[in-house]
Amino acid sequence: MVDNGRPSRGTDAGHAAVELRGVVKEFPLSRRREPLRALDGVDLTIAHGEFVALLGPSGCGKSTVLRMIAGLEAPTAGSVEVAGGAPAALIERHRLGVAFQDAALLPWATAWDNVALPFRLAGRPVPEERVRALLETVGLEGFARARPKQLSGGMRQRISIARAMALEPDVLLLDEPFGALDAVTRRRLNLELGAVWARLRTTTVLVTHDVAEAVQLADRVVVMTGRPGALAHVEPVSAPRPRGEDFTRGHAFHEVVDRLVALLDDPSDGRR
Ligand SMILES: Nc1ncnc2c1ncn2[C@@H]1O[C@H](COP(=O)(O)OP(=O)(O)OP(=O)(O)O)[C@@H](O)[C@H]1O
Repeated sequence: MVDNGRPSRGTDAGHAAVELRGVVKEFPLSRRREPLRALDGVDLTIAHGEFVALLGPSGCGKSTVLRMIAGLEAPTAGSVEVAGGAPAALIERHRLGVAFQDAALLPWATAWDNVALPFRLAGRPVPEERVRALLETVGLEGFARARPKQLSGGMRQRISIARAMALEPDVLLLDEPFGALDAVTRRRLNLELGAVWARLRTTTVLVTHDVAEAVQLADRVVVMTGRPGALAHVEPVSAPRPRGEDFTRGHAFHEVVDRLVALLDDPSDGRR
């Protein structure tokens, strides 16, 4: 395990945006077997307005970390706090935005209605101008009336991200949002998400298998060990934003990507 260091930016009202302390997660298996230990003592503090990417081998517990921040799983030991309280409190106030790999759009609803959904779920009037602006932010202003099956995978993911941002969440959770896309579309969407994020600076936690995506988007890249997952290494990425192709073509970018790829091949190298 490593000390993940102090977050680079200030905290709101004295607490971090997200704080995991000594988090252990076990899943029960059959009655006669030992439970499966997915996470083993994860400490992670994320500052307000910070973008953190989680990398690690398959099954190391990245999605479990995200699901705990989203209040969908409880830790077996340790604590998970979001904005100084239980994740459930943030969900109740509709302050958490979530976008997962499969986009999970309502298939019968238009792009517009999918983006408007969080307002309806929160029992609020739908601000038409804001929904229009969200569709424009993700480059889909011309597709408001289209239904998901009429759109490409990349377009569906962009709607999913617009929907996650609809209520201006305090914390945005992205689980492999571009995982199912081809490499070219994925690179383009990374550039777009990076540009949008540079304007909004929403506290974001991204789970990804793509090292280049993590380095391009994050303020800190957290590398986890294989199961049971723990933090193996934390890489700060201080390049200015927005990070365009100048950054991803540069030497510094490739140097960090190569180092993290080597670490993922042998995470014991990264333990500090
Ligand atoms: N609800 C569950 N019940 C039992 N085991 C689970 C459950 N959720 C996750 N696990 C196990 O916990 C471990 C971590 O799973 P998790 O999905 O968090 O890993 P991951 O790093 O996100 O994997 P991947 O990169 O392959 O998506 C895995 O061994 C998985 O099988």
